[in-house]
Amino acid sequence: MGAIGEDELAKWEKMAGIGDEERILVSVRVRPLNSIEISRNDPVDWECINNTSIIHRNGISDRTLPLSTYSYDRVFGQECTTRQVYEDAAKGVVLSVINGINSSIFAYGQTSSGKTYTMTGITEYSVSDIYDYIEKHEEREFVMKFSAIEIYNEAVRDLLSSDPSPLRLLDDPERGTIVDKLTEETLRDREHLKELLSVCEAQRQIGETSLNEMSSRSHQILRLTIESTARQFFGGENFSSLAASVNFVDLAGSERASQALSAGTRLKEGCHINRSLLTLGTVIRKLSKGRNGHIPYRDSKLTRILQSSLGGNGRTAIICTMSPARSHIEQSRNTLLFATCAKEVATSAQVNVVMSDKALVRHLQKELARLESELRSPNSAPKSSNHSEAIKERDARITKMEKEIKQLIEQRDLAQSRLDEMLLATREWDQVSQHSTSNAQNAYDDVISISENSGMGHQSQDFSVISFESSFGSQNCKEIQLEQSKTQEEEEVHSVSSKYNAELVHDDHQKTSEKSRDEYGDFDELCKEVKCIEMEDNKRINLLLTDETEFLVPLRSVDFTEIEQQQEVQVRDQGQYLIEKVNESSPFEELKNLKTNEEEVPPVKSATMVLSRSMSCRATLMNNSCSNSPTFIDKIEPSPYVKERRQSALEFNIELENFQEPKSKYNEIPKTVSEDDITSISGFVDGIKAMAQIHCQEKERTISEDIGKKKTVKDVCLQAVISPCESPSRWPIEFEKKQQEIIELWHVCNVSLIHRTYFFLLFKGDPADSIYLEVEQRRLSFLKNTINYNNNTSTDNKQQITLASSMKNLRREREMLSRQMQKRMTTMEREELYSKWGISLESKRRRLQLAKKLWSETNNTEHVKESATIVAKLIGLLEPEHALKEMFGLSFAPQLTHRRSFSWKNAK
Ligand SMILES: Nc1ncnc2c1ncn2[C@@H]1O[C@H](COP(=O)(O)OP(=O)(O)OP(=O)(O)O)[C@@H](O)[C@H]1O
Repeated sequence: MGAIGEDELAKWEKMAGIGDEERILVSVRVRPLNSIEISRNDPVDWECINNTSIIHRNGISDRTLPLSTYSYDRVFGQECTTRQVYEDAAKGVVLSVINGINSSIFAYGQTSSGKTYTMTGITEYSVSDIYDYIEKHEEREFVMKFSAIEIYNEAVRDLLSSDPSPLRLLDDPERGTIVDKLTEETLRDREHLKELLSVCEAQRQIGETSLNEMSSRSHQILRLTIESTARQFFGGENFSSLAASVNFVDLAGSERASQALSAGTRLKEGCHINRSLLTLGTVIRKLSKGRNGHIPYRDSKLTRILQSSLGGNGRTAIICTMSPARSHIEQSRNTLLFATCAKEVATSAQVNVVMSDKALVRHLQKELARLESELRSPNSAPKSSNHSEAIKERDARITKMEKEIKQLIEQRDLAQSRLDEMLLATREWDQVSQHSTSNAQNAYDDVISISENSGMGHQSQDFSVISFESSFGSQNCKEIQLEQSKTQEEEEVHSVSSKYNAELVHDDHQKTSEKSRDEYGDFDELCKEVKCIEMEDNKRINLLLTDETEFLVPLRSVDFTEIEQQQEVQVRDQGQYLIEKVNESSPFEELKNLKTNEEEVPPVKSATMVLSRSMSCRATLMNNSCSNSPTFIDKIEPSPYVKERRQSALEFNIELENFQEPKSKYNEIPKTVSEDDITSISGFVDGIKAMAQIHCQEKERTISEDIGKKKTVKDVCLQAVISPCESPSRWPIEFEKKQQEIIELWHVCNVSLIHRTYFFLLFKGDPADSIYLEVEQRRLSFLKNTINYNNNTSTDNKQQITLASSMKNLRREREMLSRQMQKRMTTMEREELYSKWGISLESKRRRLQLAKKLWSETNNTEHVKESATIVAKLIGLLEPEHALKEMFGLSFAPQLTHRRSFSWKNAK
């Protein structure tokens, strides 16, 4: 037994009543009526007739009640203080932990019945008493550790970590269910513990329900582990310690959806809460009947984690809280029934003694046995030689493939330069095609999708957007897939057989190409702007374009005649042959597989083949090119990709989850944060474009209805946009006003801080930026309405943005930024900021505190500027003004030069 003598242990056991079977200590606390109950004159139906009994006033006449009087270990009326509750219903159980006995205090009850109120007080008093005890017992050395979790929607989360990802539960043969990778802080003093408790409070999921403004939406378990050793033996060779934990369990409140008026997120939370409480109730009910038969601990994470506290070898106290109001009668009865069952559950407390010397010896013995068996194993030696051979073989394959890849990249680059030359040469045909610009199709001159469909695509209005980075080589290429129609066999044969070499191209092909150039005009522009490819067949050609490209929002498809399609494709085929060869080569794939066993390679997107042209918002808003045919647009079913983009436009925060510290892909080339930062640029640009599109469509519909389709969409859109050119002197004031409105809306909608930063740094008052501001403002108003609508609507759609989801995303972003601070700022820089932003250098989680302050003061211009600068630094954005515009080549500004439009059908 080591240093703790038998006598001493016996004394403790006697003191704690060890060895005897004991029951869970069950109390009931009735809170006073709250203001809502008072305001609706809710009568008080419950009365505590003495320290142990409570009756329902109408109980005698109410035959549905199993008992009119309910008795428990202790009952606390409305006038009782939390201190009293602690002293009589928790203290004894809590302090068992000092004697090496595991203990748990639960608060159970309906939502808004006072669980958190009670548990907060009890935790505070417990901590104070434990520390007082420690201070008085200097003869013992105490080590205290603290951990905290919450179970929210059946996911376990570490409340001491900023990482919101769920934790796994593991089954340990000795310790039972344990939470994997849970933070456990060793406590310095009581102040340290208080700090950690406030961190937990801040991190816990809270939401507003109609019954409780600050309803806890999760089960919270705070765990304090105390290990103590007699000082005279501490650090000696053969010492033993007492080690036990006390759990403070604040359960989420049971609720009736109709009473709590739950909807959407609240309803979903309520379902999870009720389900886990139901399991808890079942476990308690079964335990109350003895431990025979199956106890469904594993049916919920809550009961799994608390298994040892429920009917195990620890001590447990349950405090059931309830409202005295008549309106909650049903819930209060349920609470009392739960309490009645809990009273019957027996536990058998045991002292936990850790014999460190023996444990160590056991561990060493085990390790020795393992090593011995490994040495004895006949397979071990050959295994390792096989292994090194396999590594050598793999290395050789990698080297070989790297060589092949190098060659293929050279070939690809050669093909690319040839293609560029060819594209350059086509410019001379521009003029010819300009005659064909004034027809009904001229709205769609920004993006042209190419395909070669013999007929199927003519009537089709399906479309898809393909735009993704090729993942190899040093260039950022946009890869566009083309698929050829089986029905155009001649053309296919031609395209596959013609290697890229202008001199060797077949005469017929040349003729066709020339014809196509004549007919299609600006082929260079066409090629550069191709983004949307729609296909309906199975032969793939990959085309790599190195030009910067835009993120596009396709609006419609345009018909093509068969001959046009054939000619167009033939021109391209010449350049694509080698590229296709390069891209289809398997070594890339193989190398990826070799170098990254688990990392996913982005899938190549393909689409259905329809010859189509699409247009970006630039066209929608600024060019004389919006469709005059609202019905046509209305008919179009957006592809899933487009839907996804629209979603992101409205809910760009969602994409934040993908923000990660740059990770090298299989080619091990490190990326900058901004490349990965999909929230920022693409989210923003897509957001603006999708919103502009939606806006145009809405306007278009309105106009169609109101004035009989006399105005074009473009007219309407432009009308709505402020024009700094008309009143340049007013523009700076107008700009400031708009900017401020946008900043307010960002705040209200919990918009991503990275998005705000990009926008803020990019648009600084240039008159040409007015359109961006206008669109952003409308988009945000739309977002605000969407959030309000979703918040008031019952839905299970996870994709829908609600206030809670946007807040959650923003919180995650702040956590991510706080992590970035460590990586991208020196200690001195951080400390300067802490001082400047009023964060104590001694306080905990200073980085998170700083991140929480970013962009928080919407009316303080200096604060906003500084926030933008900090965020820019954290995400590695050095020169946003230049970088962004160049990156996207975007310009919503009115264009001075006349843009030529294409007419595909009517070209002669
Ligand atoms: N005994 C009490 N005396 C005075 N006020 C109380 C008492 N119990 C609870 N309250 C008040 O009632 C409100 C709801 O309490 P609390 O948040 O603790 O309920 P809850 O049971 O934890 O609810 P939920 O399950 O929704 O989290 C709080 O404003 C709290 O201050």
